[in-house]
Amino acid sequence: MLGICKERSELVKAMKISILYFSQTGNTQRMADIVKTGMETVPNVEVRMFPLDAVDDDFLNESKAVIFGTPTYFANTCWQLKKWFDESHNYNLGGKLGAVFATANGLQGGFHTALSTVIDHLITKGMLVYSSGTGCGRPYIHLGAVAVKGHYEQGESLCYIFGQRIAQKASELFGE
Ligand SMILES: Cc1cc2nc3c(=O)[nH]c(=O)nc-3n(C[C@H](O)[C@H](O)[C@H](O)COP(=O)(O)O)c2cc1C
Repeated sequence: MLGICKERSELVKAMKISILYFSQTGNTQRMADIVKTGMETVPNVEVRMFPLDAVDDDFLNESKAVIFGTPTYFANTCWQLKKWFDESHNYNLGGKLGAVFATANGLQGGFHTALSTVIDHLITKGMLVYSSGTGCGRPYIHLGAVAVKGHYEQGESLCYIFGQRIAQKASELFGE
């Protein structure tokens, strides 16, 4: 019986998930890595990370969920991600699950606006936006996971849980 289940699970095609991020000094990349690790605890997912200038177009188009990571720049998303959204009309993001995480230097640095600006873009692209919110209990992840300088340990743990929750939701929605 166990053997049969194993064979079946091997036949199930892994669901692709992309993590797109911009990172100049490595903080957002580090968090992207942790989001990926969290996601990979969910069975049957294939998660790949792409900096904005090296996206695998086919993998992204085939992904059921796309997670965006942004540093906070002047209390908003970085211009590099804004530019990517403005020029991303060749990608088919509509109907995919979308989520966002951010890094920032300060608790008063405006990461909320960075997150909500990205969410606006995701909605405009026709994505199904999800953060887990307060719906999965604590830790609450309101608009998206955040890692703030001086509190990275907390941010890392949040990014891991965030990754798990987003992959779990993608699996519920799109898994075979
Ligand atoms: C041009 C610029 C503007 C920034 N503006 C803010 C800001 O408004 N609020 C904030 O909390 N951090 C700000 N930061 C700090 C970055 O958000 C923070 O260091 C982030 O983690 C950098 O991500 P990275 O290491 O992935 O590039 C700014 C950094 C740069 C380079």
